[in-house]
Amino acid sequence: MPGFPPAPSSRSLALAELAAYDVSAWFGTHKVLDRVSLTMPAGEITALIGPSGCGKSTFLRILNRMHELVPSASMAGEVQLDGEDVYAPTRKLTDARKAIGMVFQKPNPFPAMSIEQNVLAGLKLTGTRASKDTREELVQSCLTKAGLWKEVKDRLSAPGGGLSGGQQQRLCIARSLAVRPRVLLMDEPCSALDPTSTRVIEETMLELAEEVTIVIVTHNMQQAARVSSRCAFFLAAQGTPGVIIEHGDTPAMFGAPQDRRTADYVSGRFG
Ligand SMILES: Nc1ncnc2c1ncn2[C@@H]1O[C@H](COP(=O)(O)OP(=O)(O)OP(=O)(O)O)[C@@H](O)[C@H]1O
Repeated sequence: MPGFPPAPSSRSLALAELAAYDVSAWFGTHKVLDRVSLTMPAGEITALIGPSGCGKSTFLRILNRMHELVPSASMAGEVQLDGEDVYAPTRKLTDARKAIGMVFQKPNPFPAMSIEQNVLAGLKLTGTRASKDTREELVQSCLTKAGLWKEVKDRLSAPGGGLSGGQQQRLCIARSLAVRPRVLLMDEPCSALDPTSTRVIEETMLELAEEVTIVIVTHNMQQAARVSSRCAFFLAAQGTPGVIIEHGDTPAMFGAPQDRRTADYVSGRFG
C-alpha cells in the first residue's frame, strides 16, 4: 500500500492546468458534444454555462473519466492534465479520478459515517495508510479549507447525515480535498442550497482556487460572474450536439460578448 504524503498544510500543491482538445461525446449513437476544446487555467475558476441539455455535465464528466461509467457512452478527443494525457492507456483510471475530484449537485456524504470518517473515506478507497495524528491533522486541514471546521470541530464523531444541506456539501468538498486533487470539478454544487449556504460555498471556492484548479457547471449567471475568472458558453441547437460558442475572461463574457447568442443567454433572454 502506498505511504502517506505530507499533510496538506505543509505541502504546497503544484497548480495544474486542465485542457480538452476536440472532445466529442456520444450516448449510443446520439452525439451530444462536438469537438469541444477548452483550456482551464491553473489556479483559476472556470465556469461552464449554457442551457439545459447542451452537454456541460457530460463535458465535466469526461474531464475525470466518469463518462465512461455509463455503458452506452463513448468519447473522442483528448484531455490533458498539465500536458499529460488523462486517457493514456498506461494511466490508471483511479489516478485520474484522484487527481481530478468531483463535487455533485446533491450533497452525497455517507450519512451513517461520522464527519471524520467521511473526510477520510477517499483515503480508504485509495488504500492509503496514515497514523492517527496524521489523520487528525488531515481532517482538520480539509474541514478548514472547506469552511466547515469551526462548525463541526466539537462533533467530529457525529454522523455526516445530521448536518444541514450546506454543511453536507462542504463536507463533500472536504472529502474531495483529502485525496489532494489537483483539479476540483463541481457540477451545480449550490443548486440544492439556500442563498446563505450558497454564499459560504462560493467563498470557499474562491479560497480553494489558490491551490486547486476549479471547473464549475452553473445555471446561476450571478454565481458564474461572482466566482469565475473564465467562462465557456455551451449551446446545442435543436437536434445538434453541444459546442462551445464562446469562451474567455468572465468580465468580457458578461460585459462585451462577441456572439449574439452569448449576449442573449447571459442577459437572461433565453435558457
Ligand atoms: N446517461 C445518459 N444516457 C443517455 N443520454 C444522456 C445521458 N446523460 C445525458 N444524456 C444526454 O446528453 C445530452 C447532454 O446532457 P448533459 O446532462 O451533459 O447536459 P447539461 O448541459 O449538463 O444539462 P443540464 O444543465 O440540464 O444538467 C442531453 O441530450 C442528455 O439527454
